[in-house]
Amino acid sequence: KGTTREQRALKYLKEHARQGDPDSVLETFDEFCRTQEWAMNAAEEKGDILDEIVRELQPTTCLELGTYCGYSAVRIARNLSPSARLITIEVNPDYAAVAREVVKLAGLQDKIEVINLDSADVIRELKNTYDVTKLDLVFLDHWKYLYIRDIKLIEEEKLLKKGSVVFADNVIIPGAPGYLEYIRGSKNYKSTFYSVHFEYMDDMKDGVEKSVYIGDE
Ligand SMILES: Nc1ncnc2c1ncn2CCCCCNC(=O)c1cc(-c2ccc(F)cc2)cc(O)c1O
Ligand SMILES: [Mg+2]
Repeated sequence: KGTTREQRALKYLKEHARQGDPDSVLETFDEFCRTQEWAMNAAEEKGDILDEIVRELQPTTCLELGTYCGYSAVRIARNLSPSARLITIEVNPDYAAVAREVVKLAGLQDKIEVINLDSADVIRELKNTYDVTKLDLVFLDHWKYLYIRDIKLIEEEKLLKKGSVVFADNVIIPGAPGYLEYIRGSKNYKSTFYSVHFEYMDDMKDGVEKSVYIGDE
């Protein structure tokens, strides 16, 4: 067929979702994943918890690591206040290209910036190049063995403040080596584990971890 799964998903969204309507884009993407092809979106129960965090926290500056097709970026941004923004990092150029289209389809290109680079390179530049002072919300959803590297980098860059939330996907499947031990063992966070179904698989259990930063500014 020559097309990738991500390109087929985008085609489906363009044909079936309402332009400029984030809810329609998400509903249509969930429909695609349930009826056509599975995709690794932070969907359903995971998405509901993410919605709850964003609505309660009302973050101004959000960082997402691992954009994939932009499902969770749209999910986060649709609930952001007018001046708030989301920076989302995706190292895979094919994923980033699809994500930019999905963000545009949802009409959220003014709130979401998709950066096609490695997360570590961007985290080091957030203050100088991306005009970020502090991060209110961080969503970890990229390569699982990089969660630990990047959370340490975010701390090193002093990007968190009291009340900042770090939300991690897949802490059970595939699991994020060393991350749970690190974040639960740190005096700087108050962590909560949520047992959830794996995206679009009603008979598989995954887990997400919400950690509130309580450490020194
Ligand atoms: N240094 C960087 N910076 C930015 N992006 C970066 C990066 N390095 C890589 N990436 C690009 C992310 C690659 C995708 C990450 N997500 C995943 O790998 C992922 C996999 C599964 C899954 C589980 C069981 C299965 F059988 C099959 C799939 C589910 C999920 O919810 C997932 O989030
Ligand atoms: Mg994930």
